[in-house]
Amino acid sequence: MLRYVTTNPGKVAEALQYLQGDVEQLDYDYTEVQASDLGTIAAHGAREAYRYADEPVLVDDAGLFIDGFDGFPGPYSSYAEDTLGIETVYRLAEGELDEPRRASFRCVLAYCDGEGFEASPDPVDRDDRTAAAARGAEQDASETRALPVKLFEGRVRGRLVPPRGDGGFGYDPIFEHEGTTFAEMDSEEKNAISHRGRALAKFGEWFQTRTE
Ligand SMILES: O=c1nc[nH]c2c1ncn2[C@H]1C[C@H](O)[C@@H](COP(=O)(O)OP(=O)(O)OP(=O)(O)O)O1
Repeated sequence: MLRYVTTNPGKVAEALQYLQGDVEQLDYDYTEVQASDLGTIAAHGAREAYRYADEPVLVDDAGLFIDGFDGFPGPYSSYAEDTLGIETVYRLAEGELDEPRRASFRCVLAYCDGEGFEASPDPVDRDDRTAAAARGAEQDASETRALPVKLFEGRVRGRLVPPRGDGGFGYDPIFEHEGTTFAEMDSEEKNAISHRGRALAKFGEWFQTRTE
């Protein structure tokens, strides 16, 4: 049984609708390492979640990247949502940036089942490596390190607008794609074009060849 690891019910609704079949949520709050890219965070999370669950796991790390803010809040999207709230994030963009206030959603899915396959290289950039070394993270159990993880990424571009719509979750009301905010779409419409839908499509294709 594949476990979709997240504490976020909004993600679950979309992922389970997309994947169907043998997949269930695992409501497990893995350690989010501090890193500037989603892949590093998701890969660490998948190894930790696999060790916890001892079943194949899929971890979803996602965020909103605002072009004019050099990608902020990015990996810190959840923190910015909890502290500022999405309306304040929108108002900051409105106050600082000219239209169109371009942004993208990105999602990285990390799969781990403890077995060997051609894993994605860890997307550790120089800054992360320096930061990790400073924290003494090399000791980060070599056993955990060795677990192969496969990454799948999806992105969607759009622009920031005053909140509209009451579907979806998170930043959906302020993210407009081709004239419609994500909160004005149902989950099927959103999955067809979203960062998560795209990452799930890549994962599904790969997973199928793996289980055939
Ligand atoms: O499709 C989306 N539509 C709207 N907002 C979204 C979406 N995808 C990610 N987001 C936002 C929500 C949250 O502020 C952050 C994810 O943060 P992220 O750490 O990946 O997830 P989380 O803390 O909500 O749950 P968990 O780590 O248990 O999966 O980006």
